[in-house]
Amino acid sequence: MRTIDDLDVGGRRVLVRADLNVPLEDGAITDDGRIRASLPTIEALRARGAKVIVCAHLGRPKGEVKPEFSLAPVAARLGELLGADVAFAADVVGGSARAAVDGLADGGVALLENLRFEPGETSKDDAERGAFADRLAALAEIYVGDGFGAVHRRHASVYDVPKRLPHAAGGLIAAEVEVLRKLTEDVERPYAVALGGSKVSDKLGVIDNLLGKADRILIGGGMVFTFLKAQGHEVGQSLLEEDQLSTVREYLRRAENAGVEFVLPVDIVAATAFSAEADHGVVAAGAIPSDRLGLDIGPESGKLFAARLADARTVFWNGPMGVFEMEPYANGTRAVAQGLIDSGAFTVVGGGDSAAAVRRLGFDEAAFSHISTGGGASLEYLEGKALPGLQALED
Ligand SMILES: Nc1ncnc2c1ncn2[C@@H]1O[C@H](COP(=O)(O)OP(=O)(O)O)[C@@H](O)[C@H]1O
Ligand SMILES: O=C(OP(=O)(O)O)[C@H](O)COP(=O)(O)O
Repeated sequence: MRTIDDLDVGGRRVLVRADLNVPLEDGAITDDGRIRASLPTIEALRARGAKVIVCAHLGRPKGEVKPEFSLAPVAARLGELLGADVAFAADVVGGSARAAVDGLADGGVALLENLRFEPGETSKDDAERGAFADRLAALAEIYVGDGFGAVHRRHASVYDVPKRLPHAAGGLIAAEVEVLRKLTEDVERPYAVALGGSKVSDKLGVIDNLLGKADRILIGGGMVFTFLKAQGHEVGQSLLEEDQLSTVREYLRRAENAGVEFVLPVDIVAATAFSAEADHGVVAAGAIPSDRLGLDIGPESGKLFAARLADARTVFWNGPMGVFEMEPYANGTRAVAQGLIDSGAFTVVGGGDSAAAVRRLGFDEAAFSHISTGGGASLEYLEGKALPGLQALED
């Protein structure tokens, strides 16, 4: 992959695809890790006199303009961190974007509105995606891919635009790939993978491939309930992927045959509503009341997970063990984060929310071997899959 050092960017319009998908609460950014991780590439381009046009997504607005998914707060924070004005375009490829780009001086920075406000960005139809990619590419002369967290998406800004412009990988993508490559080569064993979070259907698929690579797979977060249900337990109102039950049963069977250990929670913190104030308590994993939903793994599970991490030599963790944003449901995530640290293994934490959880819960980032900005992206990388956003940069 070419890097930005291979490009002549002075005075040129450079489109940087970043991952600025940060957590927000009531319109305020609660963790700016992904913005900070994007700074070195933007700063390097500015220092070389490029006109920097940053584009990114926020959440999943599904091709519609939804004000709660505006990147405006991100533009403000990016400006603060850069110590420079960031021109914020109120659209992605319309008049506002064009005006913001035309107004850029050498070394200036503009941020376009949320890419996913445009249906073409995420379209599965090549022609629709391509038409949007044409418009986005027309804003710039050079493309820099630096949104590691989105490289597994075959989206216009990730996959199609680099086919239309001279391109290179930014520093973040280069750094992420360098660390994650180690986990696809000779890993020190036992190799444990801990999975949680809420993007259950996205991430259940990666287990297929992990069964041939990991020695232990620990399941927490919103993933748990599809497993518990597959084992015949009731899960009440918890997050559930009904159509994945047979797949999960198959995983459990294959794991047994392959000698891979699945570690499932033995207890669950179940609440009457998705709220910090809701009535909640610890129940056995097999006895979630029908009117409750599981929002964290329980204390015995936290101990069990830490014990199954203790002798691991390599650990990859993606996805919080519970709804850590609410204190009553943060202990499972705490226990697993501490378990990684205490193991002394080579530890990689991946994912926007997982990385945010580590920081929010007060852990020292330096206590982990690597904190990746991508969850789904790093999991798919570890599967050995060709990722559209990396493929496009290699071509
Ligand atoms: N039991 C659960 N029910 C619902 N949501 C959960 C549960 N456990 C964790 N979550 C949520 O999962 C979200 C993070 O999931 P995900 O995006 O998959 O992780 P990452 O960004 O680290 O890849 C968090 O916002 C957290 O509140
Ligand atoms: O947050 C992200 O991924 P992650 O939760 O797997 O770390 C990326 O910004 C990709 O977002 P998407 O999963 O909505 O495509």
